Amino acid sequence: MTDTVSADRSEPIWIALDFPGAVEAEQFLKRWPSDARPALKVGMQLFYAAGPRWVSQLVEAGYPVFLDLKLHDIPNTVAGAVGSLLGLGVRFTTLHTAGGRAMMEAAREAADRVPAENRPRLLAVTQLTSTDQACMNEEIGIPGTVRDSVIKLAGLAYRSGMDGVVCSGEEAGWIKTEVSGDLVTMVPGIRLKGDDAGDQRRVLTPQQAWQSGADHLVVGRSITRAEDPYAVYQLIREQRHKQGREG
Ligand SMILES: O=c1ccn([C@@H]2O[C@H](COP(=O)(O)O)[C@@H](O)[C@H]2O)c(=O)[nH]1
Repeated sequence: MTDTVSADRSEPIWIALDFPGAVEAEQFLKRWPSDARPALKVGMQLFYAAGPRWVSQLVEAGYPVFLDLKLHDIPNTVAGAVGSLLGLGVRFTTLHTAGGRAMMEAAREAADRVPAENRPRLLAVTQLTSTDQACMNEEIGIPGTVRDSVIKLAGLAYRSGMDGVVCSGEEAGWIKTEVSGDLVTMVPGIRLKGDDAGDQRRVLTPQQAWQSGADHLVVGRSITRAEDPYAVYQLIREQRHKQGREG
């Protein structure tokens, strides 16, 4: 089901570029050393404002790009959306497990139309890291624990041909042992000690997330709103090296 490219864990930190537009995102990137090409996550806010051409330009400039659009629609529509993204050169893109097996399989079939080495890796969102137990049970109406729901959805994602999942650091290790070590775990909800959690509910520090089994971390505001974003990024990288991990 997985292949060697999908297991690529060489970019351990993806910076969430949650900016209102290309101008603000470029201002942020200009503050980095000129040869730095950190891995970047472009989400809905920036994509809707800046568009696909701008994403291609980021890729052409040498940035590894993760396009986080969290697709969730009928299978035909999601397959079409994945088809439209194939030319952008992004490494990862996302869709919701809640769309079900047929939707995820259609997405994978669409992605497989390009050679394996160019195919964006598909990550399925399990339970958003802004969701806590009460929200899941009482508002969304899913019974049981968040942990069990995430494991169940990760299993569905695996059987539907997904390369990985988006989950919180709390569940990354369980997914590795209870679903498959082959599933890539992309973990948002990351905060440095003392940082405000904001709207996030299932939050870990970078060290905790890596210890738990995260392959990649998504870090947004802890870096983008820092006085010295590059210094914070370097600090997180150093913490990873101290844990004896590559990348
Ligand atoms: O479950 C999820 C899925 C995606 N995200 C995205 O990650 C970043 C996190 O930003 P922070 O500023 O570090 O909180 C953001 O772009 C989300 O859309 C997530 O947080 N949780």
